[in-house]
Amino acid sequence: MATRPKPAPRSVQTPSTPGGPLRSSQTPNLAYPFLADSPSHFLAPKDGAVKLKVKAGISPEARSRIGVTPSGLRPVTPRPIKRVAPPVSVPARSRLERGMTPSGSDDSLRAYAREDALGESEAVLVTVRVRPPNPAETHPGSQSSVWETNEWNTQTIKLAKEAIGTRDDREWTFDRILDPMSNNGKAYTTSARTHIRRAMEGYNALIFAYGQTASGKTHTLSGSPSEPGIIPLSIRDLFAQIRSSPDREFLLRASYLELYNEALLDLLSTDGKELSLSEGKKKGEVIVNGLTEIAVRTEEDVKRLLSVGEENRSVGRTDWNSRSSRSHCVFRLVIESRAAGVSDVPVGARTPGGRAKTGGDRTTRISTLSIIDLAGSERHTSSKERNAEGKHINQSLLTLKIVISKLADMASGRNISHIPYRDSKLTRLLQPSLSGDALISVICTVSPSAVNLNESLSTLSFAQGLKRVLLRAQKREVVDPQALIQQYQEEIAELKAKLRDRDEGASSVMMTPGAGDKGKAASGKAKGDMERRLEELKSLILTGREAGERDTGYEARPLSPTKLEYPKLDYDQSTADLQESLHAAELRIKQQDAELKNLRRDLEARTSRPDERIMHLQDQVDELKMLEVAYQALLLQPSQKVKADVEREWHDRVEKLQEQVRSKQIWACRLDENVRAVTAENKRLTARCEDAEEKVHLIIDWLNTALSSSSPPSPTSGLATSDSQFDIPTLTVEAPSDDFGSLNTRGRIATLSLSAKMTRDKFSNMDLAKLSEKFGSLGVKARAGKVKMLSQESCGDLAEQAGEDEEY
Ligand SMILES: Nc1ncnc2c1ncn2[C@@H]1O[C@H](COP(=O)(O)OP(=O)(O)OP(=O)(O)O)[C@@H](O)[C@H]1O
Repeated sequence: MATRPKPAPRSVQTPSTPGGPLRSSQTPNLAYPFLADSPSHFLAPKDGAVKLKVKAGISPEARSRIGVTPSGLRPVTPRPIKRVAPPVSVPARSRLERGMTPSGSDDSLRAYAREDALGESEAVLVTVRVRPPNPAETHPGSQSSVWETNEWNTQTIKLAKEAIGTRDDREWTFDRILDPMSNNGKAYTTSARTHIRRAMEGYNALIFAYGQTASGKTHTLSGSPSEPGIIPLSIRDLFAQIRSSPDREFLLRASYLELYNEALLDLLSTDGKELSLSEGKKKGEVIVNGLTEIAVRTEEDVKRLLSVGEENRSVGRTDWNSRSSRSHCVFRLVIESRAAGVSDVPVGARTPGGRAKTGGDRTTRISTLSIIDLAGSERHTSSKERNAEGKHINQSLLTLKIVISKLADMASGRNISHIPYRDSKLTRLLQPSLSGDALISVICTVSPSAVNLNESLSTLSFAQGLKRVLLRAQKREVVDPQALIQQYQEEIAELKAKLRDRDEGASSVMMTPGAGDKGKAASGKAKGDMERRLEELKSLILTGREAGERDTGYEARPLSPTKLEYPKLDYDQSTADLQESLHAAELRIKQQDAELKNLRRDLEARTSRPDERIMHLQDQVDELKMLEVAYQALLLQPSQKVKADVEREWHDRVEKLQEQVRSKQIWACRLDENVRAVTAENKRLTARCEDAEEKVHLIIDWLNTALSSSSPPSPTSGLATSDSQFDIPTLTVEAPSDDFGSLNTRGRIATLSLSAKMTRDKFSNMDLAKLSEKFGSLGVKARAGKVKMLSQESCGDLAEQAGEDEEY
């Protein structure tokens, strides 16, 4: 382990005090000498045994809730079980309802309201802080930071192109970006103040820093004496809030633990024992068994407690950080508060009329504020021990990343069946908060150096995941008999009543003749015990006025001139460390100079005549109103673009239709021409048909003549005859060859003949009506320039003849 001291032998005795659950002790605390200054701040047994743990006064139920083991405790006087009202869950109040009114200028008021609003959202508040470059990262002529932040928009960050010639122009947006010039005070107001105040109102709050090693987590959370970080500033603010709440009483208990190589260690205990985790009674509740909790009454108490913890913390030199945190470190403060004055009414007290005395608002607000300095993710180092530590650190951070990404997916509606909280002790410890029971603020720290670009990008992607996680933190106001503040107040009321009774009875004891010296002495001692106990309990409960009186460390007192002139020199510090401190101080001076300049500029820019400014603003408002009216009117009309689109669409359609019409017209013209040509052809053919018809009539005449005449037809008719048999003469019809169509192109004369021979008798006896039976339908055959009338059978025969024959 790095610089964790060996456990010092310390005897913690188990006291057996019959006089009640809690006893004060004037014995100086040996393990923590600082406690000697204010012994009554811490609960210790009456018999003088070293006792730091506040758990001595907590009932078993309360112990399980706040995570204190019962081992080594005094027996707890059983108290009557009271009815426990269900927790009163109060939804987050709106910004306007909140009673915290800032003072100062308009600008500061706006900034305050914005900062306050950030913490109100149900999402995680994510701040990214860029560390200033250290001497090793500052090269003459080169850009000092790879990150570009925007002076006017404090929520975006992107890579500076000129710094590394990147083409990655992504812009990341978070709740707040703190540039290298910003100090811890700014970090506190933007990332923690709202959460501290909400914690005092009864909300659980978790603040943690995440980032690569040496990126500035510890600087942001713990800071240095000259520039206190978020933890000391939170404590200061918290006590200031107590001072300004005279109507409430508070009880604060602090603990400090670290997670080193997956082992949980109590930083306020030197026994070096590993703490264990267990499930609480409530679903998702996780308890750290055996954790020391110390009641704190002043800012100084917390500071001392933190410095004891810091001494015990595991830190070591790495290749990148001379004092690197080798563990995850958790500072926890349990805040209980109640309306002031209810303690004066004992439980079960009744009015003279027999009615129960209520004593006002009996609810207790209980919340836990946790501030965690995570160890930084890191690459392989030159030291074996550091590598082993680094493995554990990286593993637990990886689990945290996975858990966050699953929670983010769940928040965006994806069905996630399992979240691996149990894969590391860190996530197990954070489980109640991460599963939505706390308001969370995360400060993601990044290095300005190009060398660390990949780690910085990974930090930003973690931060983006965080932004998607949803929280459902609720104010916890309960009537809880186990609340420590309630137990104390009731005990105060009981002690007061007993002392009153005793005072009333004392005079009668004095008067009793049998009362001896021994009895009087015992009675006096018991009274003294009760008075001391009463004082101790009263001192643990803080009220506004008392906190102001007690908190000596609140306002930094001016140093004595001697101390101012001769600051203490630490010769053990290395030259490199001193140079680093010097550089940091120089940077701070530069930064303050710049801030001063900005403030001066702002001041000068501010007009000295407010009326003029109001008028100017009024003009702007009028102009904006006019613009709004014009916009509204424009909104009612279809936009120019929509109009142009519709016109273009219709124009295209019309053109298409016109094109179709044109092609139809061309088609119609051609059709017209064709019709005309066909009509002409038709006419021509009709004329021909008429001519052909005439010739057919001639043939029919011939046939009639042949059939009716007893003599063969006269040769004048152009029909050839035969004697013996009455052959049907050949009928020759002279006609232009084209009368019978295009086939008759080769002969000038067409000849019609009937190829069948028959006697006249036979022919004349033939029933004309049966002519078609004999010849079938007549066809016309052109052959070798002659046209013949043929029966169908002969048509078939002839069809097999020379190819020049054609039928129509
Ligand atoms: N914003 C800052 N202004 C000035 N100096 C800073 C700032 N942030 C970090 N530093 C300096 O950088 C060094 C490393 O910072 P720090 O120890 O806080 O890093 P870390 O992230 O906690 O590292 P690790 O994870 O290794 O513990 C310290 O010397 C610290 O003073």
